[in-house]
Amino acid sequence: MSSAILTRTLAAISSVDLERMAAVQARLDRQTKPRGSLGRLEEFARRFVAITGRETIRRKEIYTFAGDHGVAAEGVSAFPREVTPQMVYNFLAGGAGVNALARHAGAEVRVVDMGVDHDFGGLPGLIDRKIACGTANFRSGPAMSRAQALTALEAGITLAEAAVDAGIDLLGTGDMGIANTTPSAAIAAVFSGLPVAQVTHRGTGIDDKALAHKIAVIEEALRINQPNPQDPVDVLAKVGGFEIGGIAGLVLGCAARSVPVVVDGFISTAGALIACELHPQVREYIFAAHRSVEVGHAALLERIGQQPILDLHMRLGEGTGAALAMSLIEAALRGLREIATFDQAGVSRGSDQ
Ligand SMILES: O=C(O)c1ccc[n+]([C@@H]2O[C@H](COP(=O)([O-])O)[C@@H](O)[C@H]2O)c1
Ligand SMILES: Cc1cc2nc[nH]c2cc1C
Repeated sequence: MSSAILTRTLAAISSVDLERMAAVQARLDRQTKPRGSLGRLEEFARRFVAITGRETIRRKEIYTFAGDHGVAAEGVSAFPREVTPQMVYNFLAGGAGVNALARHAGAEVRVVDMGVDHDFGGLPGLIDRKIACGTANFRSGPAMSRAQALTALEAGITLAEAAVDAGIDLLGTGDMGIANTTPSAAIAAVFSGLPVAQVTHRGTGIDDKALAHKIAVIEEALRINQPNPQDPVDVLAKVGGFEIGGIAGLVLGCAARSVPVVVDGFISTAGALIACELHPQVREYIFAAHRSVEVGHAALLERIGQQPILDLHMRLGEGTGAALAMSLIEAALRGLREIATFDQAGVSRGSDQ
């Protein structure tokens, strides 16, 4: 089983332009500041320009992928499953955390139904890519078929392509799905090789007893399904989720079209890791928005090889961290464009120049 869209997308991904990156750093080094004194903002500016060739951002969009999970039946979340469709309505009404923070950042929010267990009946504003009404419970078999996993990846890829064609210069990921920290922890365990207990946490806020049960459910799921870390589509199919596949596809589509993608928290990073495992150069296009409270997030970020931009003790998902991180990437570009050089401003150089 393969996918023509996935194959051509992977073939289009290559390394970012290192000469352009060095040229930006040289310019930053001529600006009126001690060398490197804008810290990681300098990294954001040089990476953004190296990826895109642009120094400004015209439009930004955050894609919030929603899906339900059969494993929710195991009592692994603090909230009931109906919260997933309820929050989709909230996103479309503009009342969720991601809506507020995206307005703050000047980004649009796009909401994608990848597999919510609810009939939205052609709700205006909702992007319908529904694969099924939730995944199967992966405690007793695969979450989805390989064909469904490929369809989820294709949905994300084609959404990224359409966004880039529409002039979006910076994309962000977000997720909504009750119980989706369970598949995300499973993905973290598979690719990191760490024990499940080291990458599994409280999600929406489960107690100690429910956490011990969640760990046992994931351990059993890995034993029964035997996901193959050499085959990322197999991992997505066996222990993933529809929204996680959509996120992975969006990240792949961005990398293939040379557009940076700001990856949100734990669930988004699990999706981004599937993309990175499919092609090693994908990581060069990723900005990791923030470090989530979820303990397994560090293992995912380490494998991707990107440092989080923010560490605000957030654990909401939706794309909230991505919205905030976008503001800092924009600030970095403003610095690149607007800070005068030593020559322009007539400021004396120091011994570091
Ligand atoms: O993004 C994160 O790091 C994050 C961490 C914990 C929970 N969440 C959100 O909470 C939901 C999943 O939590 P749970 O407990 O139902 O697995 C889902 O809708 C996520 O967006 C998100
Ligand atoms: C209310 C609520 C909002 C969310 N947003 C993302 N995940 C969520 C989980 C819950 C429970």
